[in-house]
Amino acid sequence: MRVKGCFIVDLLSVVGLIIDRYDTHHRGVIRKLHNHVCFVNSRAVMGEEGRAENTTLRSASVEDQWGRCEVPYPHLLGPWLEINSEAAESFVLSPSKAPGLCRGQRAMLSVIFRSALPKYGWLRLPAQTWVRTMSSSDGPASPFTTLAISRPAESVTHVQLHRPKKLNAMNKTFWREMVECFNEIAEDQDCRVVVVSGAGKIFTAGIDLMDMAGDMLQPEGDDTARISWNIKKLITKYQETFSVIEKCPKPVVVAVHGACIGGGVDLITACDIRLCTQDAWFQVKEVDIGLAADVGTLQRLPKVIGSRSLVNELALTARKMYADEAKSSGLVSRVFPDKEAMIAGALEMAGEIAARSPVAVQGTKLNLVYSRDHSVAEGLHYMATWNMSMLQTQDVMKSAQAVMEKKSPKETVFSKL
Ligand SMILES: CCC/C=C/C=C/C(=O)SCCNC(=O)CCNC(=O)[C@H](O)C(C)(C)COP(=O)(O)OP(=O)(O)OC[C@H]1O[C@@H](n2cnc3c(N)ncnc32)[C@H](O)[C@@H]1OP(=O)(O)O
Repeated sequence: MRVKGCFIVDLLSVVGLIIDRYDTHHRGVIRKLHNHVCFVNSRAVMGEEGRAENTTLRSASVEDQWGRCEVPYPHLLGPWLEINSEAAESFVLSPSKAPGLCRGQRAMLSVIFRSALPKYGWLRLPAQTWVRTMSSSDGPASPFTTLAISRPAESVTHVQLHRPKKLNAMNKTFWREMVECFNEIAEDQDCRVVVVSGAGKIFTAGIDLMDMAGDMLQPEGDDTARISWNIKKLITKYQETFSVIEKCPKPVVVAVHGACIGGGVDLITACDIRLCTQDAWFQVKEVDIGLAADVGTLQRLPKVIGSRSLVNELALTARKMYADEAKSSGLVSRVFPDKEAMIAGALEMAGEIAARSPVAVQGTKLNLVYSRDHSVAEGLHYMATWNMSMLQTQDVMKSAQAVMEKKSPKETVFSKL
């Protein structure tokens, strides 16, 4: 069988892979079907006990009767649901479209295949083809067209706005995909913190003025009431695109370079930590296109920046605010010399957060958001109610013990949440 007209592939003999759910903890099995190539039992990788301390393994070298194999992130194998051989085969033929596989499974298979390919030459696809198919240079396997998702470090998800040729302008697809993406992240136990950034020249040019004009300027409805009703529904839907960031229990660090215009400001004000580069500028641009910003800036920016006067000035004049003022006003907490330094800083910060108890971290985020919108008394009441259950976590004891032993949080392993 020819794949992309390049190389002969004997599916039955070289392709099959099974990732089994091995048990509820971090053990997994990758089995090459039809007696070929490799059998990796992560119990062997992790030792008989499969202890949690081993879950920090970046990769493991495993030897079995068919030879040695590098297994990336062996502890991640356990949680993936069973992938049958048919799905694995279809994945090899068409990684981005394989039916019946969720995004996580596709991403995991791609890592495994890429790791194993050079070793065994299972599929002699040219490297370029593989890279392009999985688009690993633009972000790994992702069902999204406007976002590139990757896992740069354990428990850290990197979401890149990814329409660089259009300066990451927010088209209809983007407004939908952000909701899907963050709803998935909220449920993803392997993610404890999110970094958001923009691919290409700038962070974002805001709403896609070409793609969105139809929705806004030609609303549906037989009369004023129905048109209004539909517009309200539409705006409410678009508001959700950034509200999902705030509702997501995982902290979100946003890293802004170049311009952050219009909808970009709505987006970043829904994030928990804002960083930028020295060349960054921010613009509440909506009045320039004839609207009052309606997806979050007017509600959240005043809670982010202390000075209402400054918020009003920015929103009413649409003037640009540059990095130094963004820092001094409290819009961002850190300014980096360039994008590379900023992403490194964002990932380092994300690593610090991810290393801590997810019970503590997620409880902190949700209570901070709640308290922002309520009185101190209400916030305290909510906090007490929250912690009456959350304080019973084993994480308190583990963390306290680590502190007493002068260990870094990174040396402590917390269960998934
Ligand atoms: C529905 C929910 C409510 C949401 C409301 C949100 C409102 C807003 O976001 S208001 C802000 C809208 N955005 C703008 O007004 C910015 C428009 N863009 C620019 O001013 C310039 O592009 C910019 C200063 C950012 C950069 O200029 P530069 O010369 O460096 O690049 P360009 O050649 O202009 O752009 C490169 C390609 O990107 C396309 N593009 C840029 N911005 C948008 C946009 N907002 N919508 C759609 N497309 C955009 C631009 O057309 C170029 O594409 P191409 O011609 O195909 O090369």
